[in-house]
Amino acid sequence: MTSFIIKPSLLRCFVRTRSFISEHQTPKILCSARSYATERDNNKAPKIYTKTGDKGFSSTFTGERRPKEDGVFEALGTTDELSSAIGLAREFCLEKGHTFTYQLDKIQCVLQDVGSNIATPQSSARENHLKRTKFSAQSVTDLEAWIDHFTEELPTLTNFILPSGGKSSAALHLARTVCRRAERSVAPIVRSGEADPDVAKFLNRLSDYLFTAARYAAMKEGSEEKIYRRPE
Ligand SMILES: Nc1ncnc2c1ncn2[C@@H]1O[C@H](COP(=O)(O)OP(=O)(O)OP(=O)(O)O)[C@@H](O)[C@H]1O
Repeated sequence: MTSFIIKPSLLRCFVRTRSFISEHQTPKILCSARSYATERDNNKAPKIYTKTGDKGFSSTFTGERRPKEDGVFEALGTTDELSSAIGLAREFCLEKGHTFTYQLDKIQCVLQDVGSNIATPQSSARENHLKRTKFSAQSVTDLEAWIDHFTEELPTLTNFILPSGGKSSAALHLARTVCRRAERSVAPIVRSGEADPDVAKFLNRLSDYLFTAARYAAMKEGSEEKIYRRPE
């Protein structure tokens, strides 16, 4: 069951609950739900693969079949990378006992919602799709509050800093750069009206959050941040 949920397809098909799956039968989702139900009834572990993507096409949450290089899958893939990068940073932060790891947990969950929204192109979405994959702007407000809190404690920036400052900090910087790539991949989708503008806003704010959290982690660990110096 766990691996079934972890699979990226379940990122979309378990958007909320199993009842959602039966209501919204995209080929992939229907297939996954059916195979899960059958295999569960036979007491067998459900298979993670459906082979429906073998020919280089996959499904949006609304059931459209598109080539895997489509902008939607590009954005989904980058969002997935971002969550993985944050997951790694979180592990380093946990080792150091940082107090903000609950924020990273929450952000990873919101990124699932970002994926759901991206995987649901508005032009092919039905009312119920839209209702289920609606993105909440509250996540942007949360990020802003966390950034402001870090900033109150941090010394003012007077130089360009380079990704550094210990493993937690460097990993958060790496996540920040993946976040900016995710933002670039989402921008055209939002601009064309196919995803919620708050998704773009969230990613834009998230890179600021990751930058500030990286600096905060370095400060709390007493690790020096490298400063940019013009090479002589
Ligand atoms: N390479 C990819 N990068 C990003 N998103 C993808 C990619 N392939 C598929 N997706 C999206 O993620 C969901 C889950 O991916 P998954 O690998 O299960 O799809 P698939 O390749 O179509 O199916 P299968 O792997 O069972 O053949 C898909 O329904 C699609 O929305």
